[in-house]
Amino acid sequence: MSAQIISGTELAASIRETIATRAAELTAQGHQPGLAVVLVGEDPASQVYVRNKVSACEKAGFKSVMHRMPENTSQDALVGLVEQLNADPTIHGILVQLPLPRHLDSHLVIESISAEKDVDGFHISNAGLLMTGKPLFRPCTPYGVMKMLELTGIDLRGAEAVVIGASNIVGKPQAMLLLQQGATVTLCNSKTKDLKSHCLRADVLVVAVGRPNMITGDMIKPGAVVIDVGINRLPDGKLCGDVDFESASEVAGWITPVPGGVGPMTITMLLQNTIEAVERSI
Ligand SMILES: Nc1nc(=O)c2c([nH]1)NC[C@@H]1CN(c3ccc(C(=O)N[C@@H](CCC(=O)O)C(=O)O)cc3)C=[N+]21
Repeated sequence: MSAQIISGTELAASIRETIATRAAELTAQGHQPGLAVVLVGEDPASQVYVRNKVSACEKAGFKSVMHRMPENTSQDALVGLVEQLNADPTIHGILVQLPLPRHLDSHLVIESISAEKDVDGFHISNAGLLMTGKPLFRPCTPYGVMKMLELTGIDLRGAEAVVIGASNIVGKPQAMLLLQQGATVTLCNSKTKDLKSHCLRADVLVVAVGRPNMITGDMIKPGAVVIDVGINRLPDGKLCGDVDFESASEVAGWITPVPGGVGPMTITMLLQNTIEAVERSI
């Protein structure tokens, strides 16, 4: 083991202290940060995530409102709730937990959230603003990764950054944020040929695929910064990342663990985005 660990748990705890202090100030001025979380259906993993988000809000002194809707909720009923939250001045951020049940169109639902309350940063306006270098809300996971890199003191200017996974919620916005910090960015996807050769060039490697242990030590440049966004639950109930931690940590300079890495930072940046929403609204 040669790599140093980037602890998301520790970084998140210290950022959340700052957020709680700011939330108390805003509350004293009559602007308690308010986050609404909407959960449709009974997916057990989603229930755990949503509970974690609500509890993080409460610990930071936010108002948090959880709306649970049945699995068979109609598109109109869900959009109706979002519109009600859009109009509620005590709510600064709205998060509709994904994935939604299959009969619902998540694009339409996300576009119905007011862009000024879209603390996930998933609305097309927010995606466009990020793309053009004028972000309103940055999506929480890539924003959390950038915070981890910043607080660890990684200089991104001119660095070779390789992002594996090109999703709208992680890979694509991650590539944009890295680019904006001056990295030379390669965005790999499921069709990429010779993934290993791309990985081996990376000074900073961000992996967001959702395949347990797919990146092994032989694919990592010695001394590289390895950020593992994957959270996979194995049949034995244990969590593991997309990076094979054991072999990767022999080669990397810095590495994030799973759990305790990017996950806690994602929730922290949700709180951060909600604070930013309040500050813009007053
Ligand atoms: N609209 C929306 N926004 C999201 O941000 C969103 C979503 N939908 N759907 C699901 C994914 C998943 N996600 C996680 C956040 C934190 C942890 C996290 O803190 N994980 C802990 C472990 C938690 C455990 O033990 O299961 C860790 O990595 O240490 C995990 C997953 C946010 N998501």
